Amino acid sequence: MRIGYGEDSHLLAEGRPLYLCGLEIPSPVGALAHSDGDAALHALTDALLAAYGLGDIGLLFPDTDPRWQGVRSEVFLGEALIRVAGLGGKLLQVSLVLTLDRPKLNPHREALVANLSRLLGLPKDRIGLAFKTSEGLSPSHVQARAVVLLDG
Ligand SMILES: Nc1ccn([C@@H]2O[C@H](COP(=O)(O)O)[C@@H](O)[C@H]2O)c(=O)n1
Ligand SMILES: C[C@@]1(CO)OP(=O)(O)OP(=O)(O)OC[C@H]1O
Repeated sequence: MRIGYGEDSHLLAEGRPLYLCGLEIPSPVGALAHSDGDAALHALTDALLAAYGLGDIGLLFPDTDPRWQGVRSEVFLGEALIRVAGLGGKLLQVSLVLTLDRPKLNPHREALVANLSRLLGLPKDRIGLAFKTSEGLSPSHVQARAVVLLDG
């Protein structure tokens, strides 16, 4: 068995889309980033890479590389899943916490879990997803923290 932990945060700004778990969420603000800024998928990518000592998302996909400009972050997650599977890893479970003060994410929970299930190839009951406000600690940011459990 292997575990991995990953996290990510992005400053939120008007005029940017808010992508989380591979879906665009209606929001007055979105993540400032080189890619689509999906902090949830970035945290999951880093957790997968960490489980096998493969470095981190910035090492594999530098934010100075024009190829990743505006890229949807399921590209990064998909590559991490391929690399982990190539080393014999089988993803068993994920747990994800998304922290942001607005918008409320509970209305999108079912869609977010369904898309994670599709992207990760996991049953929905193996996907833990929690939403938190920052209680004023980081009202201008979106944060994501992820743990993954793998066999192999
Ligand atoms: N962006 C968010 C943040 C939170 N929620 C829901 O609100 C509950 C209370 O959040 P606290 O940070 O005050 O504990 C939380 O359990 C979520 O269900 C949300 O939907 N969207
Ligand atoms: C995703 C990458 C690459 O576009 O950049 P960002 O979208 O800015 O996101 P971040 O988590 O700050 O850095 C990781 C980089 O690999």
